[in-house]
Amino acid sequence: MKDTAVQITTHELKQQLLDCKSELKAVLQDRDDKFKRLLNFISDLSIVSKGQNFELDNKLAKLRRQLLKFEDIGNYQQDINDIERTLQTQHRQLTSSLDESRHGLMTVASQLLRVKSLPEKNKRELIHFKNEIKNPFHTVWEYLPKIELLIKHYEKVLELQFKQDSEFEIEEQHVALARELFSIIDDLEFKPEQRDKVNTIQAVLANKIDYDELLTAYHVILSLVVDNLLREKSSAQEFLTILNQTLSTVGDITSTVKVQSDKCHSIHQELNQAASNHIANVGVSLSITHDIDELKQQIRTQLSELQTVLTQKQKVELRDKQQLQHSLDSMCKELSQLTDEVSLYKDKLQEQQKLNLLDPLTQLPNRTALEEKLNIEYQKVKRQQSDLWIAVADIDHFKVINDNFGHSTGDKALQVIAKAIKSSLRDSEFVARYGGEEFVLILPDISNDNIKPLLSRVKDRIKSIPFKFKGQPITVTLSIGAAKVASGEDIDSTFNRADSALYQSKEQGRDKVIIDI
Ligand SMILES: Nc1nc2c(ncn2[C@@H]2O[C@H](COP(=O)(O)OP(=O)(O)OP(=O)(O)O)[C@@H](O)[C@H]2O)c(=O)[nH]1
Repeated sequence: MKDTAVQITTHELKQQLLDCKSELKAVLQDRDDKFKRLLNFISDLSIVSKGQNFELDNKLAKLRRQLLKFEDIGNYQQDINDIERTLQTQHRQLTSSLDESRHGLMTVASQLLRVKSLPEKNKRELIHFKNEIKNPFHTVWEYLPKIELLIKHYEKVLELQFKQDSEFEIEEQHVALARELFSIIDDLEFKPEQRDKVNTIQAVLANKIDYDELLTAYHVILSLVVDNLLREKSSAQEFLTILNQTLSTVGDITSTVKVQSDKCHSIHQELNQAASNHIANVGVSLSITHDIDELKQQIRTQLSELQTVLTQKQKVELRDKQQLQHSLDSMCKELSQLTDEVSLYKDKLQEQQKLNLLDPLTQLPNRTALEEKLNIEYQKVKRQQSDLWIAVADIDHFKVINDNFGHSTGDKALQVIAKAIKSSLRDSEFVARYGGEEFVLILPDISNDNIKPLLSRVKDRIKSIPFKFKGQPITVTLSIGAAKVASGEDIDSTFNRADSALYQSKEQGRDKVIIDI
């Protein structure tokens, strides 16, 4: 009986063990399924939140790698807690940034509402929009459509601004354009009568410009340039047309005179022939007629005919002379008119040539003229082994004058300084405006000992000018650098040495002459 009981118990135990085993298997299977689901969830979460927070990205990636090992969940507890904290922080940050964005939207909407020209309908829409965004956003998705709406409002306002042609805010690129135009104007040549317009534009460009002024400036300068081009073109064309007309008139006269003179020549020949025939007839009458009365009669007749021929010849000659005189008169008239046109055109050309070589503001030779002069003087140095100095002079802190007293005051100061430099030099010496507030002096035949005193005189002359801007006495100084053409040196290198000397003069406190021998 006992054996049977033991046997049953053993059987039961075996069964129980089997049951337990299969339960364990089911539990393990369940655990694996849950792991897999958790892993999938973590993967999805990683994908959705990727890029929002690097810390969170890294932590989720680490957890994914750990979960793949299918170890005890307790091993990941620490990581899961970390992720939870990061998520909470992320949520707080997101909520506060959504709140900030919401306030930003409110501010922009309020600003738009201040646009006076905004129609009532748009104003009402904007007020409604403002009311709508009073409540906090919970997700980015709620926030995005609001931005979209606000952009639409903005577009409407911009459209209105365009329509009403009202002022635009000046941007950095506009300022850059204004600067660019300013320097283009400096490089362009304008006629003296255009200078006032150009100066006004430059003054506008140098100050605070607005969008409309910038457009106008571009427009005016462009039309002045086009005007100059057309004028040049039409004056050249005009001259050529006149030249052509005169030449064809003179050509016509010459060919008429030629035809007339050919005709006259044959008439003269005919008349001469007739005259000699009459004289020959007299000879014949003399030899064959013996009766004196008849002879007299024949000679009288021949003489009278000869007289007629000679009178005719005289008339023809007079007519020829008159015609020739008339033709010559017309030709002279045409030619004198042409001479006047030529000299007028020559003056224009000379004026243009002068204009091309002169700086319009200071009336000093410009950079092109400087280059020509440098070349000529350099060739002389090479031929005669003479001394030649190049000096570069730059006004100190000129920007301050422009900034404090305006660009047109700066322009006037430049004119005065240019004149003063020019008048402190001898005729054999040369000064050009190199650009901006920089001048270049070409000084031939000056010894090493004399160059510094000469340039110091120029410098001191400028310093002594009693400038008074807006009632305020101002001293303007020059910094000068100079170099002598060394034996075998090219002119550009000398120029660069003079320029470096100027740089040193600026470095050493300005108002100085530095010589690089
Ligand atoms: N009024 C006027 N100003 C000009 C002209 N050309 C250049 N300038 C101005 O000259 C100034 C030159 O300034 P900077 O190059 O800074 O030199 P700076 O103020 O003279 O200072 P340093 O040379 O360093 O002593 C700028 O403000 C230019 O706008 C011009 O034709 N007329």
